[in-house]
Amino acid sequence: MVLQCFSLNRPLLLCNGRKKIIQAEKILPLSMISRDFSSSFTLSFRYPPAFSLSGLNRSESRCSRLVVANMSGNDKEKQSSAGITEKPRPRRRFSMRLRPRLRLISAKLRRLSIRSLIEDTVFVLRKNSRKFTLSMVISFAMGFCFLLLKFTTVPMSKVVPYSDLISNLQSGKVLTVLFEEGSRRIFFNTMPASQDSSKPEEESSSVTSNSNPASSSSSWSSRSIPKWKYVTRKIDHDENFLLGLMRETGTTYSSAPQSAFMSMRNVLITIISLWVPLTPLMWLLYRQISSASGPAKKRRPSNQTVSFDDVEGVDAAKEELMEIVSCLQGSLNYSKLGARLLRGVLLVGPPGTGKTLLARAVAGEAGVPFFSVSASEFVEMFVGRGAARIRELFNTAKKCEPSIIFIDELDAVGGKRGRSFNDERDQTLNQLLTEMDGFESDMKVIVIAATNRPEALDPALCRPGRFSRKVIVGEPDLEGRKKILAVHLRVVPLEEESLMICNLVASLTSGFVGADLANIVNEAALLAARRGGEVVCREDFLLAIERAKFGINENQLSPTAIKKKVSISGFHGCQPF
Ligand SMILES: Nc1ncnc2c1ncn2[C@@H]1O[C@H](COP(=O)(O)OP(=O)(O)OP(=O)(O)O)[C@@H](O)[C@H]1O
Repeated sequence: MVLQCFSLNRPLLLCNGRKKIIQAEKILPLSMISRDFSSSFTLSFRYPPAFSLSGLNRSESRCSRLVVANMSGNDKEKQSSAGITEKPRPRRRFSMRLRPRLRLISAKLRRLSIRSLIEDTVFVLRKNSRKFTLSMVISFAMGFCFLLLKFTTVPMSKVVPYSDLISNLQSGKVLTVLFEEGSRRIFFNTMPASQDSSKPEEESSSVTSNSNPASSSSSWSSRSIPKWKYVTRKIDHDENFLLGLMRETGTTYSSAPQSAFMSMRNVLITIISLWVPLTPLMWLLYRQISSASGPAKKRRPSNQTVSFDDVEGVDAAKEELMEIVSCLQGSLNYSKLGARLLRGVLLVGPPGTGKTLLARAVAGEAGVPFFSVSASEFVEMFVGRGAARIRELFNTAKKCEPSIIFIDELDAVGGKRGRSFNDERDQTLNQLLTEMDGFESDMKVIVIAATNRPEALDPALCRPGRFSRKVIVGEPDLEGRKKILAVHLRVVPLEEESLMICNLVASLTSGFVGADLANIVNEAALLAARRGGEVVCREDFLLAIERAKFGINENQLSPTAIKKKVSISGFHGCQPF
């Protein structure tokens, strides 16, 4: 093992286990050596180190000792024996901190081959080809706009009031005047101060030969000087007076159209100034429209693993739905008796009773594609989008026949029509009614919907042929709660018998629905994890019930207090707490 010891800024000595002095490789600050080496080396030689220090003054020798003390891993003892008090470690210089990073980058660059770089780039481009094309088009458009604006730039004439033109004309100082066609601008030049009396030839000739205000400055070299020194705006109904004045004073005047470049430039500026504020709006519009068709495209039949064993406490509802599964699987031959497959089943019940879970179980048991949507997804800002989504959903489900469509919170779109001014919602509902009517008799697509407010639904939805079967999913009774708890306790390690816990919790949670019970089990497990337990105990469940019933407050009993309370009240199994 070779050990490098250095003073603050120059090599002191190099030492290996056999105390051999060898050549220095690089200079490192003392702080860096002490830190790096102390973490990676353990030296065996005793303090003070048995190597010679050459050419050092006193402080350097101390430094080297400090390094070794740090390296040998018993810092305090050795430093105290040497009488050295550790000073705060000096901050490493920026260049020193940068060096390892540079080394890392260079190592990475060395590993990098051009071929892999090209392959990676091609892969990324292929993956994001649409984004790439779009950004390229935008960049080109922006570049083009920039170049156009740059090359059509003309030096600006000084804007003056109309009265200046009149006063200059009256005093005979104006040389040439140009009326721009299609705009209200009037360009004019006045006599230079030195030539007040005589009109320069070239100025007047230039007006007649090249009177266009924009093209007059076509020479790139003379760009900084505007051809037309002044510009003003025409006053309505004053043209006759102006023309008369110019004729009287003998001023040269003419008119010219705007140059093509200038027209383009103006159009471009108008477009940009209009589109900059409009772009966010357009983007929002685009997102709305694209998301309207998005979910139907993205919606894939989900592979459900929920079975009827996972749903308990709602036996009547389960039985009804099992029948539907039999119909979908073909095990129940309903057609020979002239019966038709149900079009829709409406699950009605309070929140959290397991309506969604039941629908999933139907799909899981039947082994058919399951399209689950929330009705609020159809509520759109733009008229017609919700209806389009319904159409797409039903089309996709029909393609995957036999399949199940599950619409959660049906009341979001299925409310009574004509009660609000929301025409979009009525259109969406109409589309849903039409789609449910449009199933062919042998088509195996079933629509299951769930709602907490059946009274709010439009009567047309519940007529035979649509949601003709209404299944009530009510609150579970004591037995039901026990069974639901048993389902959720399957995966929870318990301190005592699962049955005991089910009895205890079920007896304390009258009026609780499946979602509440699932939440209590989860809360108890979290409480157990919080106290660092390996298993969930009775006290955790009691505390979880208390939290579910009364919320979390500061005066909540601790698990030990609950334990005491339980033992005092002599709770045995099913006694209420
Ligand atoms: N009968 C039940 N058996 C087992 N677990 C249940 C039962 N009911 C509810 N749960 C649990 O509660 C969770 C929520 O249930 P679910 O979403 O099905 O209720 P919901 O009736 O559809 O509620 P909402 O009307 O608010 O949509 C389920 O994921 C499940 O863990």
